[in-house]
Amino acid sequence: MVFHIPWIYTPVRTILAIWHQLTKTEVRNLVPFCNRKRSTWIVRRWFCFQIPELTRVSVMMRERSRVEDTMYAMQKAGAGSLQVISDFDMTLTKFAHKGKRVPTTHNILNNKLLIDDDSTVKMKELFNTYYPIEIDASLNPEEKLPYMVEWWTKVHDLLIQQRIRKDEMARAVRESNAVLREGCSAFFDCLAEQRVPLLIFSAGVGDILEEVIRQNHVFHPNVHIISNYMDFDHTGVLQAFKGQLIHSYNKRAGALSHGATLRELHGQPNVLLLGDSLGDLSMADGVSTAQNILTVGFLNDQVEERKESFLNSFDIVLLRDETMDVPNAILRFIVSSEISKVHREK
Ligand SMILES: Nc1ccn([C@@H]2O[C@H](COP(=O)(O)O)[C@@H](O)[C@H]2O)c(=O)n1
Ligand SMILES: [Mg+2]
Repeated sequence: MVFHIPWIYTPVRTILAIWHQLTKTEVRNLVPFCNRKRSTWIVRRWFCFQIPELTRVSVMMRERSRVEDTMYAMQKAGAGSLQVISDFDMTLTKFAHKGKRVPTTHNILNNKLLIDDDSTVKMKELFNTYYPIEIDASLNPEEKLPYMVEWWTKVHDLLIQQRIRKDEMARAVRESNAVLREGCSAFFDCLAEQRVPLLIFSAGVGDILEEVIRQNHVFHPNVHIISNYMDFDHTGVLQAFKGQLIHSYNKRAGALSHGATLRELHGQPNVLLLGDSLGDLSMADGVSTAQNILTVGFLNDQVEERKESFLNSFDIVLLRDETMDVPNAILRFIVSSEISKVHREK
C-alpha cells in the first residue's frame, strides 16, 4: 500500500536500485571515503543515482567512464553550451507501435490519396529491396552507398511522376500511423524552454517531417531542419526535390554543405547526437567548434547482428527502446541547475 504513494515510492525505489548495485566491499568502504579511488566510486554511484535510466538492461555502453566524463563536462557548461542534433525517422519517431511498423516520412507519402495503386505497390517493393541493404551488418557504408542513391532516386522520381499535391499532404500525415517516441514531446518542450537548439537532420522528406512535428505541437522556434525538401510548381504540384539528395549514408556531405544553418549553432560547442543508423554519426561533422559530443544510438532492428558495430560507434546504445526516457534523463542531467550546483560544490 505504502508503495502507491508517489513521494515515498520514488526515493525508496531509487535507494533500492543503488543498494542492489553495491557489493559488500563497497559498502565497507563507504564509511571512511577519503582517498581518490573511493571518491571516484562515490561519484560513479552518485551518477547512477542521478540517472537510473542508464542502469536499465536495454542500455549498453562500451566505455561507461567516457559517458560519465562527457556528461559531467556538458553539465558544467550548462544548457547555454548545448545543442541537440537528431535524426528523425526511427529516432524521434517510433520503430513500431502496437505491433506494426511506424511509417517513415517517405512511407507516409505511400497513401492512396497521393499516389495510384501501382505506385503504392512499387514503393513497397522498393522498400523491401533496399531497406535490408541499408541495415545489413555485413556491408560497410561505402558498399551500401550506391544502393541508397538508387533507392532514393527511384522513389523521388516515382513521387514526381505522381504529381503529388502540396495541399493533400497534411491530410496524409493525419491519416498515417506516424507516431513520435514516448516522451518525445517532453524532450522537444524541454529543449525549447531551455533555449537549446535542436537540429533535425533527416534523409526523409522535410515537408512531411515538418507536418508531423506541427501536428504534434512541437515545432518550436528552436527547431532547425536539414532534409530533402519538395519543390512545388505554382499550382502546388510536386515537380522536383530541392538541393543535393540526402540519404542515410551521405549525411557528412549534407552537414558540410549546410554550413549556414550549422554556423548559427556555433555558440553551442556541446552536442547530444541521436540516431538509429551508423550513417547518423556524421551529422555533427559540420560543427567545427564541437568540444564534447555524446552519441546515443537507437538499435531498433537486426539487434543481435548490429550490436557490436553500434557499441563500437555510439557512446550509448539503446536496445529496442521505443521511448525517449534516456535522452530525457540525459537532458535533465545537463540542464538541471540544482545538479549543476552540487557539481560545482564538489
Ligand atoms: N524511399 C525511402 C527512403 C528511405 N526510407 C527510410 O527513411 C529513413 C531516412 O530518414 P532519417 O530521418 O532516418 O534520416 C531511412 O532510414 C530509410 O529506412 C524510406 O522509408 N523510404
Ligand atoms: Mg533514422
